[in-house]
Amino acid sequence: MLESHEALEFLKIRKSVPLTQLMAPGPSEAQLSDLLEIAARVPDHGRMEPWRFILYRGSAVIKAGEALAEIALKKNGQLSDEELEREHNRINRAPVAVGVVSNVVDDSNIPEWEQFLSAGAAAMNLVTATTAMGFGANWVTGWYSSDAEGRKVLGLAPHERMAGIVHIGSYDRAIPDRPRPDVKALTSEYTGPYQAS
Ligand SMILES: Cc1cc2nc3c(=O)[nH]c(=O)nc-3n(C[C@H](O)[C@H](O)[C@H](O)COP(=O)(O)O)c2cc1C
Repeated sequence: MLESHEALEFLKIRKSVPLTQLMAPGPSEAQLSDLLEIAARVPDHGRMEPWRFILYRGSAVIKAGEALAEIALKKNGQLSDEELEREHNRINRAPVAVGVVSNVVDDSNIPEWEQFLSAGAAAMNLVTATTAMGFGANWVTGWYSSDAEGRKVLGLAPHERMAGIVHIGSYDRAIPDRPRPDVKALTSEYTGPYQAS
């Protein structure tokens, strides 16, 4: 039987680390490779593998920021220095960022919706595994994910969507938790099919 009480205790308290708290060092190559293996270990109806990963790090991240700033400037007409700086650093928030790209296989009988969900599962596995490894993770999309030019700059094909970019780094302070859902209020007991009276 595959059972881990330690994993359960960990999952009860797992939380993201704010982007502003992420710093070097990031995971080693071996650690990153483990993280991606775990990210890919997700339910995937029909074994479509409807996702892929893009690593954003090093000088390429600076170039991505410049290109995103250009698009943002074009869209907004003008940006303050602070806003421009934010665009330049959009992807440059942590030692490494992993793009989890939803890559739906069109000519399959697996619903598109289910293929999107599998990409979300991969992103969540990556967040969970990263946290379990002792790093901080934060899953963001940002305006560029809803923008065709932004997606292109980040290396996505026209039919692909960004399930999210998971930023990964170390952190050096306790992270306060956020309010958590009232799960009881979100849960109901099914009482049988609706009967018209
Ligand atoms: C698909 C998706 C996209 C997100 N995009 C953003 C984003 O662009 N900006 C942001 O501040 N948070 C975004 N978030 C939320 C962050 O991941 C947030 O830190 C997270 O909800 C914290 O929850 P946790 O502590 O349970 O991990 C996104 C979450 C999801 C699931």
